[in-house]
Amino acid sequence: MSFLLVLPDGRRTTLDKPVASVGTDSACDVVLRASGVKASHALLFRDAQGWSVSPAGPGCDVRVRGKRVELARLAPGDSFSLGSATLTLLAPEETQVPASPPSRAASSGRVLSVLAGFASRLLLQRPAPELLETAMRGLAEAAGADVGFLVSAEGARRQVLCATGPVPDAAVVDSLVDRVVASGAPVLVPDVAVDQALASAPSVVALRLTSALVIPLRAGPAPLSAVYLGRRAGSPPFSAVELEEAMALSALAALLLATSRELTDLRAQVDNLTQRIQAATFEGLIGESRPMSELYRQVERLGPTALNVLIQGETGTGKEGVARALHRRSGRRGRLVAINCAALPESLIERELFGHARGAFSGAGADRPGLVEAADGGTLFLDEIGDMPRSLQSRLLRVVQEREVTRLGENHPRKVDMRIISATHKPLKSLVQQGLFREDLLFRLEEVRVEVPPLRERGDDVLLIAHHVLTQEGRRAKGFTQKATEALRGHPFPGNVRELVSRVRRAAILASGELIGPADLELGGEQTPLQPLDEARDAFVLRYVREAIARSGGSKKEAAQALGIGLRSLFRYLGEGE
Ligand SMILES: Nc1ncnc2c1ncn2[C@@H]1O[C@H](COP(=O)(O)OP(=O)(O)OP(=O)(O)O)[C@@H](O)[C@H]1O
Repeated sequence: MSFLLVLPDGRRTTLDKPVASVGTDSACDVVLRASGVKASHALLFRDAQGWSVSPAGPGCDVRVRGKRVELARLAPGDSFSLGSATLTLLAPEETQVPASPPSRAASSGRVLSVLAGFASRLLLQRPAPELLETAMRGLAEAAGADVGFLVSAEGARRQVLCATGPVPDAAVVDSLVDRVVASGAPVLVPDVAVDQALASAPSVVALRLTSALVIPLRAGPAPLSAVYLGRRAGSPPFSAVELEEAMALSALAALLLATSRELTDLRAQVDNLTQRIQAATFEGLIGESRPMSELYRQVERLGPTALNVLIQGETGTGKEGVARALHRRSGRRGRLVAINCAALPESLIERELFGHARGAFSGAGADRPGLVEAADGGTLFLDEIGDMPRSLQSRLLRVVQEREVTRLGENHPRKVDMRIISATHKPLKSLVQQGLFREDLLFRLEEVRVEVPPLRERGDDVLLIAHHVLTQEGRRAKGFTQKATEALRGHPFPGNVRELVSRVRRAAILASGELIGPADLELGGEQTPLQPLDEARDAFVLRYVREAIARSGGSKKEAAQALGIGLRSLFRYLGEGE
């Protein structure tokens, strides 16, 4: 059902189109002859919220409740005045159902066909800026405009985003554009010659126009833009129907603009992160947080030494990466030989590590060197050392102490020149107390200790690593939504970097769009349960003390001094006897 407009003489006009022009000119939808009313005086237009009224051009006085307005919402029953005339908007229920005027079907039919043509032109996949240009050309063509451009407005800054031809600066910094940007209402200028003020507008002069349409374009949270369409001498003036069609097409263009902006922002974000990732990468480890920078410095210092290093850190924090970084920084020519003490059955570890002579056991058909010998000239990396069976620890101790290995079935040792790096997420001190780990072996392995911080303590490193993984995946998804970014920042990542890597990889495969959301990462819904305060405090103190030790280059005495506590207290906080 359509709204009604009640005129001063009691006439009622049906508002059956989304835009209606009001003025003395007989081309207007609502013809109103009264003093102070101009040829094309006001525009009434309807959107999802209802009806609004705005002046059609400069000098057109529109008042609502006695106040001059640039754009005002109208509720049913509201009156407004143009010059000396007062008009009232009535809701459908207050009106009798009017018969549809014959022109309506014809008009909406044309809009539909124009829309269909416009949409099919845009359906071809193109890069966003090109798409926008196509949209602008399509709009100008559909509106029969000789000139068309899209101008963005951020504060006082005006920028032409795309145009059907050259657009002089004067056309952009223009009162018509300013009006539309300020009021958010469209401006229809059927004939510039009728209005002297408009005839001298810079855009009209610069583009030699006889008729103009300027339409606001709202694309999501982006600042307002305006579509400017103009006709030159020889073309008929723009009508209210054409304004209506252009507004419908502009709504489509707004969608494109929103997407294009989102993509531009995303591209800038990705470029920025790519540069940051390059700057924040150390020997394959990504991170620019303070604890990671501290770790890099430690690796730089310790790399070239012959000290045995024990790397401690929660599961998935990147201990193996740190071991490789230490090896690369060691300058040793041999390779890094890694052995996962938790993955091999006890019966195999021995022969894998130490090698064997022919006939040493059934199936030993030939002499074979073990991994320790393979590390000659390089680094032996003992991962998950906490899982090394107690029975093998004494043999390993000999290897570490004497730097020599005896193959199974042989009785002469062979010299090996290697550096030993081990890693664990288990508290080796308490394994020693439980009798599960040899203390003398621990002393040998831990000539210096390196702590790898958990991911939750590395601030925005989580975002850098997430972007790096996403880029490597090379899928359609190129970035993260704001909500996903927040979810990544807030998640505690008990599985650390390994958990992050697998969440991002899975999301990259499953995400349907260009941006990954929290649901793709399976983040957002869950809430980590709160820890009791005592536990949280103990965990914090332990981490802090460990960080202090790391920053003191492994010296507990210096760390205790820096923390202003006694050495005894420091051991107590570490949960270790002196
Ligand atoms: N700083 C980092 N930057 C980029 N990727 C990393 C980083 N740290 C770890 N990773 C990646 O995270 C995954 C787990 O790392 P890694 O295996 O080194 O952890 P870990 O601490 O040795 O785990 P575990 O205790 O289970 O042996 C690997 O895919 C690794 O490449």
